[in-house]
Amino acid sequence: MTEAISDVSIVALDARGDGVTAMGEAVAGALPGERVRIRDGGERTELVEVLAASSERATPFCPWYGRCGGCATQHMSEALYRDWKRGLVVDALARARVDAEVGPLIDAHGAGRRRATFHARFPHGEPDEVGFMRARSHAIVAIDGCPLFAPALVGALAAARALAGDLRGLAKPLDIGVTATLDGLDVDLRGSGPLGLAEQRKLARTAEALDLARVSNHGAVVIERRQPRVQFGDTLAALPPGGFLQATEAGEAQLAAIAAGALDGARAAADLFCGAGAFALRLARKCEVLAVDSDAASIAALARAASGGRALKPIAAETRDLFRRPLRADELAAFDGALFDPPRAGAEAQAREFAASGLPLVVAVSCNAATFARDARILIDGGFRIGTVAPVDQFRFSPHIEIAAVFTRKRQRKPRGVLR
Ligand SMILES: C[S@@+](CC[C@H](N)C(=O)[O-])C[C@H]1O[C@@H](n2cnc3c(N)ncnc32)[C@H](O)[C@@H]1O
Repeated sequence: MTEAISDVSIVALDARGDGVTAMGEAVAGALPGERVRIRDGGERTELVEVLAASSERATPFCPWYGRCGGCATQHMSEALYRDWKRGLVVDALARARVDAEVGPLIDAHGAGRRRATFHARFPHGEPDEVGFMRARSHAIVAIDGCPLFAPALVGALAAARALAGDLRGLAKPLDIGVTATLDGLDVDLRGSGPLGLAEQRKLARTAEALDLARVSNHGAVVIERRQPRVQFGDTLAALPPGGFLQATEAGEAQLAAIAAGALDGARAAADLFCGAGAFALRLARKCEVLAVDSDAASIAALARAASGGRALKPIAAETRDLFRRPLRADELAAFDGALFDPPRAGAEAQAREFAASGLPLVVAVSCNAATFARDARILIDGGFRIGTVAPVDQFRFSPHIEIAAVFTRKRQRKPRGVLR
């Protein structure tokens, strides 16, 4: 394929933060209003030079920006970034024909990211590659640090490098998930398959040397030197190996405040897709909670935290696959309100049960604007009114956005039967 060089004008930004030409060609690193020189190599269009820069162009602060795939927008001014990011939610709602007000972008970066997933590869006869993925590629960018990390995550890269070194020679790439907890770094390895005794010993020695709280492999503990705990409101919970945690503490607190505000006055609430209890353990200060998640280890952690928590109302915790067995409309009759925070796929089946139930209040939390909008449409078709949608920015400089919204209606006396 021959490469063509051309000069083009950029007219918009797409959902990844790339500039877009009038012909719909995406150019990473270009901004609306700019004239840029591009190289078109068939599969990918590359920015060669900015010929006339936008006044919204900013200088990236990270030395790996442009190579590392973690950030996509450090070249945007704060104003352009905020507008674009809020716009991701506006556009997704418009596509699903959901008429809702979208509030201003809420900055929830706080002290920074408290978890990260590094990747490691072991090219034959060459040094290990440990870092983040390059944008739109499987190549690894070997970084020395990330300016977005919370102070507690600063040792994570050194830990990832050392643990990857222990498994040098693996044919497959390794994913190294590191979470900063109150008791130190909690590391979960993925991709290696089962480990032999010798490899486990090496990992355990590294955990000792770097004072890591725990190392697990695919959720199975290799060494636990201290139980990694996190604080959900006033309650301490021990995270299960590889368990979910919101990306920033500030993001979690913001989402929890929206949920608690909406559910204030409820006597009983359901927290669906509850993880280890980030919201359930806070809500239980004021109301009884049924907490449901498909991950048995998260449910066990939540139940332990609930039994040790002080001044909490009763929490019932249930392991259940809510995609296959959503909480039914008749089961929802026991609650004054429900909260759901599903993975990126959303919770279509559960949204249909909400719509069919008599429930007067649902709080939706989501990390995917498209599935959020789809599920919002189902709730609205079921008679709910959507409140102001809050875009919560805990993934600063990336195209990811967290969303929260409150849906209300009069309590329905008779469940309506689920529309499928
Ligand atoms: C975005 S996390 C939210 C966790 C929790 N609300 C929090 O903020 O920490 C999504 C949760 O959905 C759970 N999950 C994924 N698929 C599920 C399913 N089919 N049924 C029930 N829970 C599921 C995961 O285990 C995870 O805990």
